[in-house]
Amino acid sequence: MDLAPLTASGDPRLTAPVITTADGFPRSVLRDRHPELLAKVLDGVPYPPEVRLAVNGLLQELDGSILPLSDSHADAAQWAEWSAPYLGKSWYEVPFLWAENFFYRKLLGATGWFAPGPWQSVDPFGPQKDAELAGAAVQAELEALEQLGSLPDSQALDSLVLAALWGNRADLGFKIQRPTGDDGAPEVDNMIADQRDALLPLLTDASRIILITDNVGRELLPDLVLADRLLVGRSGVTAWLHVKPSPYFTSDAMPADVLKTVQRMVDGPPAASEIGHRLRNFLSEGRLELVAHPFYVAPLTYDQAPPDLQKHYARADLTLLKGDLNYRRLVGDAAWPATTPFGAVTSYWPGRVAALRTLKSDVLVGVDEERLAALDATGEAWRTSGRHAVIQLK
Ligand SMILES: O=P(O)(O)OC[C@H]1O[C@](O)(CO)[C@@H](O)[C@@H]1O
Repeated sequence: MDLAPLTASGDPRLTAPVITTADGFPRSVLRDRHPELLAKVLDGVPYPPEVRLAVNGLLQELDGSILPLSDSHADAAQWAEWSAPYLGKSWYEVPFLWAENFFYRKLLGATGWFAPGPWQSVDPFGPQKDAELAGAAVQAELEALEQLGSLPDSQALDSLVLAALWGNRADLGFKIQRPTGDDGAPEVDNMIADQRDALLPLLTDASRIILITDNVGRELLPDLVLADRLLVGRSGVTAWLHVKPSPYFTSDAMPADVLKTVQRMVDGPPAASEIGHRLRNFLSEGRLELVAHPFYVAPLTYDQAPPDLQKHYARADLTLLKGDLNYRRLVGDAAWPATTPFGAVTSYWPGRVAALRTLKSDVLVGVDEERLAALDATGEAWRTSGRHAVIQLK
């Protein structure tokens, strides 16, 4: 296939082939996961016949060739430009990152998310997100916060970073295919790169911190507790919570999800409630700001971030970037040799950035050769199982 190599590093000498949907894990996401996801959407929301027809049309399209958007929302012209090279092709011969993004954008169009009318702004993933937030796993995490107060500061921060990392394992899209055996317990042994020693002092010293969030529920909760920890008792610190402006990759957080999660904390056990109240105050005082930039739902990598975001990243002392998809967008969705240094492919980033990611797709950099050989020798699908993680810093 004739695809231009991706240059995620900003250095034209550092390139790797773009990952496509032609085979392997990406193909299985399109072939198996997306149809299941569409069924869940139709199961969760009682959409009317015309919406169901449109969603089923998307399901059928996955077996044929890629069609243009059929709505004329404000982003349609931009999407026409991004899609031009791929329209008319099979869904199974295009860049994976673009295909997933276009799929989610099409789904929103089909459900009436954009169009004025009764289904506008109804989150197609809302029922799944709400069930997660109301569920036993989130309740257990809220209760576990009672113990946080008894930990020394440095240990509490370390635990929260680990909780934010492993919270990423439990996203809803992932659960569609791996519904069992996910107890969410931290598995430090499964960390294949761990730069916490360098990260923790940076977190303690930073006064402008960006947290680019990923999933709701068991991931957003520890993210918010971490944000609280960075702000509490430190009046000079400001944090920005970057979220998605629209429903995305099933369970990604939007502003409304942040508010629901804070409220769940407020209504929770005493320690959680105290943190929830504080977060409400931080939001009202402007010390915790929500950012829902359209770039976060674009089929682009971070080296293509618009100037306003670049400036924002440059002015931060540290940006924490959560999850698998953000990692793919950070290092480029490309088949790098996994030993490629993390700093080399992120050298374009205008500041300090740390990735907290459990591995749910093939992309990987910054792993030493011995560890790589040992992982490959297991014969397991370790790059996509969600059981391994990295904390990497540039
Ligand atoms: O929620 P996360 O950690 O970004 O994971 C999303 C991941 O799920 C998938 O959509 C399918 O596994 C990946 O393509 C994507 O990177």
